Amino acid sequence: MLVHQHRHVGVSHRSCSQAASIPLHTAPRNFHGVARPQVAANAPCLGKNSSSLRAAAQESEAAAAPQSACPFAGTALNPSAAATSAPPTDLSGPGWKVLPNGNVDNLPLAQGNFSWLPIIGEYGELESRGGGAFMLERFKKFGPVFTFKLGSYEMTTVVDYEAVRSLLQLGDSKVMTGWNPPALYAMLGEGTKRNLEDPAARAISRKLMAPGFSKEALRGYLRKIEAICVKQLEAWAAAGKAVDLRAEGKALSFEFSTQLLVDFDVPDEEKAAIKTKLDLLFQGMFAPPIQLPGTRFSKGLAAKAELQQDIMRIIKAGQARRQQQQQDGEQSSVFQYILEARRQTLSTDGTLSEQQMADAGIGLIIAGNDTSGLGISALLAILPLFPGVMEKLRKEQQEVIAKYGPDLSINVLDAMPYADAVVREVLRVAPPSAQVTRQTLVDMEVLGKFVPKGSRLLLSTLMGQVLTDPKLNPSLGSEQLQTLDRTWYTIDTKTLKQDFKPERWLVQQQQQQQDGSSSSSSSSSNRPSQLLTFSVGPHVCLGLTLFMHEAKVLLALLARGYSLDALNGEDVLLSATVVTQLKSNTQVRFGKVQQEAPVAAR
Ligand code: HEM
Repeated sequence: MLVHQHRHVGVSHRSCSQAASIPLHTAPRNFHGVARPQVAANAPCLGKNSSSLRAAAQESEAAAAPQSACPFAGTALNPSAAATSAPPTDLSGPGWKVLPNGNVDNLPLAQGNFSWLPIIGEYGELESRGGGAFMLERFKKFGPVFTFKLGSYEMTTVVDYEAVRSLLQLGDSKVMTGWNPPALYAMLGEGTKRNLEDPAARAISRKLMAPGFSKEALRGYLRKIEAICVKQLEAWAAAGKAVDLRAEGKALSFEFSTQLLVDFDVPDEEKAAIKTKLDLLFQGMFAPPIQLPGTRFSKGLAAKAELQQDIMRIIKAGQARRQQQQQDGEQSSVFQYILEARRQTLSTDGTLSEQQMADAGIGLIIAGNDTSGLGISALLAILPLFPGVMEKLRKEQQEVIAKYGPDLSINVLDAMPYADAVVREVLRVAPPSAQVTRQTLVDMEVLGKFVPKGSRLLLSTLMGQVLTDPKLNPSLGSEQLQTLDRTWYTIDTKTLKQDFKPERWLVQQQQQQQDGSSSSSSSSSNRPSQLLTFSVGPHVCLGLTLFMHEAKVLLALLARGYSLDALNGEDVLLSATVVTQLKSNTQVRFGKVQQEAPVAAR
């Protein structure tokens, strides 16, 4: 297990009192009042996907997805080292640049970490106070680049939207690579560590996974998605009583996972037992790595060992069925696609060891299950607070039915801009993943701070999306920042009433259409806010489109035939730490509504 090293010895510190006078959102916006370096027109190629920063900045979320892939395919191919040649010296982006070797320009180090607690660090405070309040306090005090201690690791945290987005777009490069705390790898295995931290291994595994998320594959999953949603909505409506969204969002997502990601054919009781173990494993991933009886970490490890056995058994039992499906040219799950891609790619028969198959299955479910569950729970918790939004969704469905008929095909899902905007807005204000972590491979300057080679970066997508995005908060200044109180960002009804506006995504779509050449470099640099929840650039979540389809099918069916009432009044609904989750008591009631006749097509 890696041990935290204090890397800042011998580098001069400037007074941290400068943080009190941070100029915010000035033009060009920079939290330190320094003109931001722009991406050089001849920005060099950034790593193995052959996409320059400029090209990466232009690529759309969806287009980026299939380029490279999954950390969980358990590839045994020989990965190369992250960066072997000399580090680049002329790379820069909004708010950051690579520093030539040894030239630190007397820059101050980021500050904020005053915790010397081993293993736990500031984890407890982060969890109990909520990520929003915790981050805001540091931001006010130390500016948009600060440190804190996540377990044993000092995390250099960046909360500036443009810097975060630009750094994410680098992907694996000579500047940075993937990194995660050891607890995550303890749960997901060494293969996952290699696939997330070694660019060559990541590229191979992304390639193996990509077909499982292609348009063709999604088309194949669509009937299953619809059947799962109908069954669940009917059950909720039939219950006629309060539904606990925290449990039920996860339950729905688990059906997606077991039917679409891995295609488990097992009885419900066995599924329930697996779900419990997955929960324990997921909690272990984000716990301090303390291996003592009863700790979350130990429980996660025990669950992992059992899950491996369970999944190996299930995969073996389903082998004959899968082979038959393969012969029939049918791929019923992402896992099936991986096996097929691997068979085609390797000169051998491409068989994974049982252990590799089990790890790949667990990895897939972990990547997609809790994230999607939290997203669905948030969607269903937020929606009933906005009757106007529900009305617009119903109207959109009437128009869609009038134009295309009742079938939910991929083309029909693409013709639901408002439903799309609602899902995006939920994921913006309540992201199931609030940050992405990386490790720097070179010395850098980020927003006026020296970030030494080997630093662990926490790029706060949550803070960027809700606070520092200049398109959303153009007038945010240090004064306004100081007025945000300690409870920010609790995501209660009051916050949501101010912040939840699906229309902002429609404005963005219209603006892009008006721009015409949305792929030109000038329009891409002025591009309205982009959702960071799934990350952006070469590492972008492979399940992005799958999740959007699941959520839009659910919304379409809901708007066509069901009602949804909030039962929690003004109570706090969600809290954001490393993930955004519902408070345990968030409840709604589903009912059925009479479908209105479709309006005539315009
Ligand atoms: C609301 C739902 C989801 C959210 C918010 C989400 C978010 C993310 C984020 C933030 C990343 C990290 C990207 C980076 O390191 O820059 C990621 C990666 C990934 N996600 Fe998702 N995800 C979701 C659903 C899914 C689903 C349903 C799957 C299906 C298996 C999935 C598969 C993956 C995979 C394979 C990666 C690794 C990509 C790579 O490292 O190259 N995700 N996701």
